[in-house]
Amino acid sequence: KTVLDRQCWHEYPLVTAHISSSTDRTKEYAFVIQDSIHRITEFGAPWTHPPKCTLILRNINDKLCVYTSTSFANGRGISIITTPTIAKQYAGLPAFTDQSALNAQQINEPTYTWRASTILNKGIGMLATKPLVFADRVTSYTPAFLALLEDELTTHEREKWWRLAIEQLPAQTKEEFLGLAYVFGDERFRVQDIVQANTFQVEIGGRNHLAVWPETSRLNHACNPNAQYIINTDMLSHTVRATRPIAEGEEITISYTSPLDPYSVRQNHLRPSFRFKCACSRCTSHTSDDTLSLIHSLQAQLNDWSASSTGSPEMAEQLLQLHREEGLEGFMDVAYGFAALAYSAVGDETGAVKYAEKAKEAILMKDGMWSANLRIWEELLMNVKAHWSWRRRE
Ligand SMILES: C[S@@+](CC[C@H](N)C(=O)[O-])C[C@H]1O[C@@H](n2cnc3c(N)ncnc32)[C@H](O)[C@@H]1O
Repeated sequence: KTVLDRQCWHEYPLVTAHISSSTDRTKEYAFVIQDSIHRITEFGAPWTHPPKCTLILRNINDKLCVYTSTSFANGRGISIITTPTIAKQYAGLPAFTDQSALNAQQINEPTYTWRASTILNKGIGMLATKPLVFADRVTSYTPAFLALLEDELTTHEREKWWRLAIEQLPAQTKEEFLGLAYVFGDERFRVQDIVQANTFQVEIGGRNHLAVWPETSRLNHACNPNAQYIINTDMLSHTVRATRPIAEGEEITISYTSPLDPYSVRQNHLRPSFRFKCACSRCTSHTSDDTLSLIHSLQAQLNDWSASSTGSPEMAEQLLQLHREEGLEGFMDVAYGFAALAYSAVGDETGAVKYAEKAKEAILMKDGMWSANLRIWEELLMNVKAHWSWRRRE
């Protein structure tokens, strides 16, 4: 067993995913990659290498194969470790079938908004090269590597397959990937270590996959981040935007964990997963957890629709203000929603519409156009006076 056996991957925004590995050494040898025995599965466009596959894995009831396309995204390339069925779904995504859509959305194009720089105690980070405002795009890229999340291969086996996936990438993409940060420093498991430090989870074909977007990987963490990311599963793109004004030279950060969790929960995720102790202003403040408690208490009062409810627009404004003071601008969708309802509940159509629009904007930025929560606010915006919350607290 190695340290990697016990680590978990990024658990935000998706569910906790513990990677554990079999210690059955006999099984390990059964999976050794040998060209003479590799199983070639369906081969053809968009894949530029014959897929090499494991035997059937018990838990997923299928084999995993390495699929590489060196021509993907104008030659940027991509390697995916997944089942043959899911590989077909990948191949049908607009990211593969419609290069013009990638170009039209300016995915993989430089934004000239940041530069990589060494940051004290944080390794490399990203600094703004010009002042940015809310919603300005920082990065938008396709991934270099994706791997179906499984807990059946041993760490040794997994490393062999993942290395093959990286080896097959175009030289520049491979070099960028191998130059990324890692957490534990054990050369034998370098590819898994890089993924440990840089992965996001994405659901494709009903299965969680770990994914690495090399450029985006230089974003460090803060519990009061000034940027937010969104993953588009059609384009396989990871896009980062500013959530508040960012000054030239300021570090651009995202959150690796839920910033609405208390200090201990945040640190308990960051320390074992990434081996750093967050020292952002919220983590060094003595009052940040108290503010979080106040935020949760205000939300509970605003969510009380009984006859004795004390929820009010003033309370909603205080909730919004606390989010701004804590640097949680990228996580205000719920607070905006409560504000829309609080204004609607006292018959203030202007306030209700203003904040329902803001809630929509915040959801789009954080969860994307597929979020079911958008419908909630679209329904209110269609006719505030017909909404269940209208004049509920008058
Ligand atoms: C996704 S990488 C970020 C870029 C990385 N700093 C680099 O040099 O490439 C994640 C790693 O960066 C470091 N890191 C990220 N945020 C940090 C922070 N707030 N404080 C200290 N280290 C941090 C940790 O070593 C973590 O494992």
